[in-house]
Amino acid sequence: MKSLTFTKGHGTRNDFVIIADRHGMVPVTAAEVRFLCDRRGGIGADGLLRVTMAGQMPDWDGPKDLWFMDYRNADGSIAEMCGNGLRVFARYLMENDLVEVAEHFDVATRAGVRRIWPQLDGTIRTSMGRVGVAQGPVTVSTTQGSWAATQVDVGNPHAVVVLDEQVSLAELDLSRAPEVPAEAYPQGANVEFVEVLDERHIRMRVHERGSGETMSCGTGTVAAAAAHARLTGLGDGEVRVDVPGGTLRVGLAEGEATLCGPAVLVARGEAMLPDNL
Ligand SMILES: N[C@@H](CCC[C@H](N)C(=O)O)C(=O)O
Repeated sequence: MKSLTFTKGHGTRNDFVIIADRHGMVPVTAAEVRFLCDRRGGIGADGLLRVTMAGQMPDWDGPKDLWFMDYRNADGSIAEMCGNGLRVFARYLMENDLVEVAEHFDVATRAGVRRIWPQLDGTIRTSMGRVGVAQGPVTVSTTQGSWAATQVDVGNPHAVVVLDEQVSLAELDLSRAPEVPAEAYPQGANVEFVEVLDERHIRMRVHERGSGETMSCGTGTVAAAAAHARLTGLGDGEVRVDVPGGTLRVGLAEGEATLCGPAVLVARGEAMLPDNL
């Protein structure tokens, strides 16, 4: 039986199992990720963060001496980026004295290098890179209807629906993945549904690719804020995004985004992985 030391953390209740692997000696298989993220048979989480060095990642061609966030969805699939995971990853590095906590430090992700600014109030702000908002709409469908959505790239793929009167956010059934067009999303998509509360304040629920409905999605809040800004002509500045797990603040400036919110570690332990995974 393989045993793994883990830490558990969350950002606005988007939760993660964290595995330390500085030297690239603890590769986790998709089956192991599924086991660890299982809420009844394992530890339980929306995703897994493997804490390794950029130099251990064969496909990485940036600076090798950065910490690398190797993110996996609960179903074992790999995703390019995770906004809440990035803050939790940064919290893990800080709590374990793995970085010099100065004004800022950098972390490598599959979507590129992201900057971390710890805030005096205990929250963490991160850079989220360039946000690509497509021109034409795509169609998103659930059993409750079909909507025009905005296609947004935050390093990972998103479809953002701004809801009309057809159905309210509270009434949405996200127990099944909404359908998105395969031509626009060959790798699948995270789908955000948004209600606008005022110009710079929106509310959102999300169905995440590879994880199902979650309490929060950091890249999703950036996608939602950027789509809302595009549809309404809102200029650069901050957008508050309420999610079921709390509140995040998205900064939009010249096509780039930042994200600010809480990140906490809640447990540490030893997971025992069955041999027959
Ligand atoms: N929860 C994350 C997003 C995780 C990846 C996503 N499910 C995908 O497959 O792209 C976030 O906070 O951004």
